[in-house]
Amino acid sequence: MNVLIIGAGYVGTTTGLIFAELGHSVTVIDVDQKKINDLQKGILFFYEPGLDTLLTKHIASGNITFEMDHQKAIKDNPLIFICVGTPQNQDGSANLDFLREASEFIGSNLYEYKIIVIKSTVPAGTSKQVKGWIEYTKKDPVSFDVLSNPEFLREGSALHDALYPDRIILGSENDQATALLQELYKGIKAPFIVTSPSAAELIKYTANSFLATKISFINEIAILCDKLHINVQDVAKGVGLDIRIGPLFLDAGIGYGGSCFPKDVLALIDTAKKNNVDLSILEKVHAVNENQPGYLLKKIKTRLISLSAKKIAVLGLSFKAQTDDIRQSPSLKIIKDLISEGAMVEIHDPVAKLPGDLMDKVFQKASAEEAMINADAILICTDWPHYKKIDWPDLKNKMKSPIVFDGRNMLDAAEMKSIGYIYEGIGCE
Ligand SMILES: NC(=O)c1ccc[n+]([C@@H]2O[C@H](COP(=O)([O-])OP(=O)(O)OC[C@H]3O[C@@H](n4cnc5c(N)ncnc54)[C@H](O)[C@@H]3O)[C@@H](O)[C@H]2O)c1
Ligand SMILES: O=c1ccn([C@@H]2O[C@H](COP(=O)(O)OP(=O)(O)O[C@H]3O[C@H](CO)[C@@H](O)[C@H](O)[C@H]3O)[C@@H](O)[C@H]2O)c(=O)[nH]1
Repeated sequence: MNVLIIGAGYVGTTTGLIFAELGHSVTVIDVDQKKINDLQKGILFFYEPGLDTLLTKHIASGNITFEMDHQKAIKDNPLIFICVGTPQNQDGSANLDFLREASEFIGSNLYEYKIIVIKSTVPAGTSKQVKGWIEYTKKDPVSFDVLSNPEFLREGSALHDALYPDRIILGSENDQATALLQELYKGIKAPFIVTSPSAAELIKYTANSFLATKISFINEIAILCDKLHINVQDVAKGVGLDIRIGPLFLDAGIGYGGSCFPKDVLALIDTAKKNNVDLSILEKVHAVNENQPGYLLKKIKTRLISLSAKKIAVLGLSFKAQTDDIRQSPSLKIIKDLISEGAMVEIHDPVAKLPGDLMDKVFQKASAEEAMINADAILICTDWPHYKKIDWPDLKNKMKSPIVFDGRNMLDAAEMKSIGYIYEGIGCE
């Protein structure tokens, strides 16, 4: 099948490569010329395990091409996936400007029937808006369908998640279009759920918000655990074995970040408000998450009294392991707070880079061990597996004081203490 992907970002590039892997002929376009130039050369602009190999493979197979000729791309492809960003407006609502631009461009170049599929995360009812934008801009009286097919991949495991999804959700009101999409996804073994476009859109936000709720809930329980001297990991394990609850997304820490949970929780709150529905549970989820990095900082200040001129080594910059994405990373919030308290901060991350506004305030070291030398305390912000393998007994003697604040509860508390560290996790002494 000939498929066009609009938006060569995390989702668009991954989706395009998955369709290429399934044997389809994929064209990817973007307004960003540099991204397209790089992708044509096989260069990914983000770190995602395994994706570079697939990119090289399918540039060679000819199953995927990256183009700047947008008009031709629309003309040549009967099936169009919109994968543009839907960032957060100041008031928390979803910003649909990129989606509108892409829709209007499709409309103004629509001369024969096309199926347009929205993969971007958009509020319930948006597919109707997209229909309207296309209808308004099209010049010929041609028909088209707009479907919703939200994406559930996670950064860091994008390839696996897209190849082996828990489900494929399709919002469609046209049986022929549904059948075509089923054919497109043939080869992916997953329950294929067909529903209305609005329901599909709401499923995406509900899933993300539910997962965010699990995280904020366990984070509040972790604070209670600290008071009661109970290990939150023991609690999460005992609770998670109940199959109605499940063990995943019960890792307490410094809160959720990334380009999805923070904005999607706020966008769902906004949808509820616009419909006069009280979704205060999500407002609390958001508030707990906003405070969670501060909870770790409070622990540090209690222990070190003053941070002025103290050297703090921060391990991890990205919002989670296996990605270089620093969007809404709790690590950044913590680093900024440490700086404003007068601390000298040295950081390490295996792939993520400091943002421009921190470059002259923080030193990025090539290894975790280098950042830790002479440190007054270590702060783990991202659960990179490498941090487990650090030679902790050796490093202890190279630090000014052997104190570890583990914002991801990734190290073994008892082991760290037996080595001689003062160790504090989140709900995990
Ligand atoms: N990143 C994730 O893990 C993830 C997972 C599931 C869903 N989503 C959702 O998917 C959508 C895309 O997210 P992303 O992380 O890939 O975003 P991104 O910012 O990485 O990529 C979006 C791309 O769209 C391009 N673009 C914008 N307007 C365009 C236009 N008119 N024509 C062509 N290209 C255009 C941008 O230049 C950019 O390259 C969002 O709605 C997001 O919420 C993201
Ligand atoms: O038990 C947990 C699990 C996760 N996190 C944090 O939550 C954030 C999000 O993690 P994760 O969900 O693994 O990463 P994302 O790539 O943001 O993926 C989420 O957002 C995507 C974009 O919408 C969806 O497609 C995915 O299904 C959804 O998991 C990260 O900061 C994690 O550190 C925790 O603090 N505790």
